Amino acid sequence: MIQNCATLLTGHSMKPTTPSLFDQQNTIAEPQHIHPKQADLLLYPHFLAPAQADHYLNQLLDDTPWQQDEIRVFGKTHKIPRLQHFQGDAGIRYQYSDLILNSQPWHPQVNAIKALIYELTNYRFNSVLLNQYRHGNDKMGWHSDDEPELGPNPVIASVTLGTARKFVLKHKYDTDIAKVELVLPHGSLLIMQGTTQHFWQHAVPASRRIFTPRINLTFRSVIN
Ligand SMILES: O=C(O)CCC(=O)C(=O)O
Ligand SMILES: [Fe+2]
Repeated sequence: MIQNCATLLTGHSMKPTTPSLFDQQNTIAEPQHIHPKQADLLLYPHFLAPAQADHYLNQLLDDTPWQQDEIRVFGKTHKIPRLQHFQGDAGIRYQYSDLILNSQPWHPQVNAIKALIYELTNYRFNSVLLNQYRHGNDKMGWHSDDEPELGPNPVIASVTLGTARKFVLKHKYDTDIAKVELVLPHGSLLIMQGTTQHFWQHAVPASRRIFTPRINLTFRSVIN
């Protein structure tokens, strides 16, 4: 059974010119709370107004030194099925699978998005993993963001720019609990918090008939 919390992009006409949420307050509704057993998710479908989200998308597609890193699985080297780039405060190191990522300087627009998240949630982050899914064949497999350097109950703030993709969650241990399937729209913010990473995995599955990119920024606090 799939619990469908799909959120579709709806247009609205506000045109913010400065990066403050106060300029677009009426676009940020209360978040949707999604809290199946042992997970705690908050979804703001309209975190960024469309014009602002378009601006960030275009800038980050162009300016980010995207890399297609390689990981080893069962002794064989594979290119990851997406592009990525890790930014953060100086000297932050983040390791997942067998990849070690050293923080590169914050891009000004990424910093601006970080400030907007702080303005809305009061959460601070010291790094961000940017992922680019170039088309529907790019994807991310099942995982939890539960590396020890993220601390015991990590808060992860995930901003989507560009093509909406499915984001699916499943409980790690209890197969009777329904999967949660979200569609994360352009300009949305999803907060994963509490015990979510202990008990749940998430994934961005491949998707047919998608030929345009999505960027996802997952802000984290890495404790080195
Ligand atoms: O692209 C997404 O929405 C998820 C990215 C993610 O799970 C991660 O970077 O750990
Ligand atoms: Fe993740």
